[in-house]
Amino acid sequence: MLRAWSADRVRSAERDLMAGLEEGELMARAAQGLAEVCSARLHQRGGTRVVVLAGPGNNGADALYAAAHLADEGFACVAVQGDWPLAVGEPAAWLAAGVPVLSGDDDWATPLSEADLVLDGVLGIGGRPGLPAEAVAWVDAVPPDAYVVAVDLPSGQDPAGEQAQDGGVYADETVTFAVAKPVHVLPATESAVGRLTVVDIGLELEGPADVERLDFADVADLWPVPHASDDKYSRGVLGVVAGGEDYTGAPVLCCTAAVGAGLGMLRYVGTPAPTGLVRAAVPEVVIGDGRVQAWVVGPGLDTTSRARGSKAQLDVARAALASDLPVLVDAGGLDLVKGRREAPTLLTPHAGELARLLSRLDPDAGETTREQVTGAPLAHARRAASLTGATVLLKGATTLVVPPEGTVRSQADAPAWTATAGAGDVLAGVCGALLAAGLSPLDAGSLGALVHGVAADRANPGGPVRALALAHAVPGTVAHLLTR
Ligand SMILES: NC(=O)C1=CN([C@@H]2O[C@H](COP(=O)(O)OP(=O)(O)OC[C@H]3O[C@@H](n4cnc5c(N)ncnc54)[C@H](OP(=O)(O)O)[C@@H]3O)[C@@H](O)[C@H]2O)[C@@H](O)CC1
Ligand SMILES: Nc1ncnc2c1ncn2[C@@H]1O[C@H](COP(=O)(O)OP(=O)(O)O)[C@@H](O)[C@H]1O
Ligand SMILES: [K+]
Repeated sequence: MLRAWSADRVRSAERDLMAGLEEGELMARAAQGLAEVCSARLHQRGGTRVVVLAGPGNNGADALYAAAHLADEGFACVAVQGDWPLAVGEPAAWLAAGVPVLSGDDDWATPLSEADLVLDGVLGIGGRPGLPAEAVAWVDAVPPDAYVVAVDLPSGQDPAGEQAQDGGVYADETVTFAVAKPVHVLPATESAVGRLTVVDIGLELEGPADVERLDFADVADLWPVPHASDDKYSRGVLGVVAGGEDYTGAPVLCCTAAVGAGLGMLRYVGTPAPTGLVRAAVPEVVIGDGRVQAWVVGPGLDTTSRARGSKAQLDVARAALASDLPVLVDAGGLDLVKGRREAPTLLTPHAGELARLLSRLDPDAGETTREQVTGAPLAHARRAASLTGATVLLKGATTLVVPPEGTVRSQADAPAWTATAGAGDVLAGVCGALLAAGLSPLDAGSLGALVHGVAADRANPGGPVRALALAHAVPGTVAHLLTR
């Protein structure tokens, strides 16, 4: 499991550790680790020229100390400084250490245009979202083929990972210290981070993290593997209320994925057309209402339909929501959510669906737009979790899973090819199967998102993936992750 801690938690752990260390020791360790990573990349990529973008705080100091190590190794290093004093050392001292520091009046554009590696030390965890004006010009001038290493985090991005920011650094790699921070794993900012490397500086953090990310090793701990004593009922039966006369594909995708994830049994409740298709495509499915351990309500469900069978189907959907069973609510089913539910509940909206849900459930707060949700995904998911008492899984390149209280999970396992119609129906099936097996909404959502993302990749590594292929890749992916 990857754990991320907020800047405040990191700073307070740092204070405790520093009390027993010589002044500057932590920064020295950070700079040493950073220099080692940069040196390795320069050797791998065959470059020799390094430009440091040096900000006013300790982040700039980390980058300058790392550059001094790189200069010792023989790399050609130059730093650019804005209209601020450096946090550590005067330009003359850095020059003596092999790192000439250029100011805004010097010609910084030429060395930057020739850089093989750019070390972004403009802002770290003390930064507010957005870049100082000088740094905007530097970032614009970074040559496209230079390898950009962000120190601690890509400057200009929100260290808390809460707000998306236009502009700011987009790094090829981010070298952070001790532990990951929310900026590295939350959806508003993760796309700017690139490859994440965590350098050990001897700082340990304890207690619950602010954000967790499941990795492959967690699958074996969490996945519900049947025992010899199990039968199909003890493994968990899932009910799926999905599809309608106009939306016939969603239930096929959802049921294919749920059965493939290893259910004891699946009961499907639909209208005539999708029922026929589910019967044909997923012969394991039992048609009709009955006793289940959890429900999936919503993929392809049109709550306004007057087609034959719709009313009876909606009655089952409403009864599921009124029951004390775990329910996953997706897509059209979200329109049936009226407020708090006490039983375990997992809502799985994408950004547009979350905006619609919030606008309806919290009209006093005014209309919520999709852009507002993508600009501040965590805050909006938290609001929905607190209004409904449910765990909210907000889909996207980085999928957030936000329980009503406690540590948030974030998964980013899927290739961008996964952004394809029907992929969400598959996710609902996988997560629903896990709810039926007794997992909490938090575990079902995050583990389901991980397996879904890996299945998308395995369905056609490096190329396009259709949702049905993703669903068919689920059983093999589970086996792969359990036996690796
Ligand atoms: N803690 C640890 O464990 C370790 C920490 N280490 C390192 O320390 C780094 C944190 O250093 P830091 O606290 O000096 O903050 P940092 O981000 O460099 O700069 C803050 C300065 O920028 C300014 N400023 C802010 N936003 C701005 C904006 N948008 N536009 C313009 N200016 C802005 C702000 O000014 P002000 O708020 O006064 O306006 C202040 O002067 C951390 O990321 C890591 O690299 C490691 O060495 C060892 C272990
Ligand atoms: N850029 C992306 N990279 C990776 N995965 C993505 C990306 N965009 C969307 N996804 C994933 O694709 C799925 C899309 O689901 P959804 O929007 O509900 O589609 P549908 O309703 O058509 O099934 C979700 O699992 C989401 O996390
Ligand atoms: K930085």
